[in-house]
Amino acid sequence: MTRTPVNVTVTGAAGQIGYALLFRIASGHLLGADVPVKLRLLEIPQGVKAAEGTAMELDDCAFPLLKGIDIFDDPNQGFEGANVALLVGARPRTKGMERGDLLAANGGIFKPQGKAINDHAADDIKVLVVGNPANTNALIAQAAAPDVPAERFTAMTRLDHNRALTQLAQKTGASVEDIKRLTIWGNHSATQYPDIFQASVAGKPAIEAIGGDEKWLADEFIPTVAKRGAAIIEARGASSAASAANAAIDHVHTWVNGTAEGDWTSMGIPSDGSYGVPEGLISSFPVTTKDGKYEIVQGLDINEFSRARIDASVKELAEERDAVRELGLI
Ligand SMILES: NC(=O)c1ccc[n+]([C@@H]2O[C@H](COP(=O)([O-])OP(=O)(O)OC[C@H]3O[C@@H](n4cnc5c(N)ncnc54)[C@H](O)[C@@H]3O)[C@@H](O)[C@H]2O)c1
Ligand SMILES: O=C(O)C[C@H](O)C(=O)O
Repeated sequence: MTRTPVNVTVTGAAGQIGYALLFRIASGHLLGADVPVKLRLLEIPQGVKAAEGTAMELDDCAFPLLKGIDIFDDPNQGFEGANVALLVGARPRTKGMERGDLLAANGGIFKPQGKAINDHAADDIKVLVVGNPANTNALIAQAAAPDVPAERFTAMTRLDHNRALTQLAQKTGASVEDIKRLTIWGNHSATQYPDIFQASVAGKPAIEAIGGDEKWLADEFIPTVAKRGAAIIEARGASSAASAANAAIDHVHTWVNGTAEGDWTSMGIPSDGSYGVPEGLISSFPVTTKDGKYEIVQGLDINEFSRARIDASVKELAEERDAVRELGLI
């Protein structure tokens, strides 16, 4: 049976993450090796020519699963019939810009995009926001889409999750696939909390696997993961791109195809009030996924060390929410 192609809209398609992302979507890594896709690339007018160049290269790959590429500079057209939307394009922070300025600038992008998703996307739309500040941009888009179930709007903390896996694997000498049940809580920012207290390394509690070294945990592991974005910018002179694209692929693939038995992942999702995170904030949680739906892992024992750090990141999310509310963006 021939499958109907899945429409995947990617915003910021001509940017550096877009360039690392599109070829992997087209080759089947996002949805599966048997799922045909049609790409809908959304750019600002100045980005359209570069997106056309990328589309030429996509054509030149002759990907069997790629059934079409269309390029738009109008969100209403870009999200028409979209089943999956990857919101990558965002206004980067420039010199002298305060967080409030950044939130206002991005509100001008994510509010109209949320409305366009509301009015034009397919009924089964799933949205991943990558553009920073990802959690609050997702909140803005979601607030502008009242007819779409709120849980379809998610923000990317999978890059942080993957970063934490590797840091813990390198510390313990294990392989990343030996590590289970690691969690990123809160905001995709330097306040995020990578939590290893529930995690295991090759079947052993992670805290034992690091020899109970809470100093390493507090002074090395947590800051290394939380500030990795800045470290990449410092080293590369540009923000992470291939690893961010890889995490976006992982996020959607896991959402659609499910988490492994006995494991979970981290996703920024609208809070239902679990773990004391105010309802509606888009915060990172431990989640399991099955049949295209996710659920927050319940009943975890949160110790004092973790509680203080989760609360600090959630406080920042609440401040960002209040700032965009004041700006009339939600
Ligand atoms: N959540 C994460 O883990 C994570 C990781 C890395 C980067 N990011 C963020 O992802 C975003 C993109 O990063 P990048 O390196 O690809 O940036 P980039 O500057 O290379 O590309 C951004 C692209 O978005 C386009 N764009 C801007 N406004 C748009 C709009 N309204 N509609 C459509 N396209 C628009 C620009 O023309 C540009 O081509 C940034 O905000 C970055 O901070 C997030
Ligand atoms: O940290 C940044 O500004 C870029 C990105 O969000 C990252 O985590 O690499």
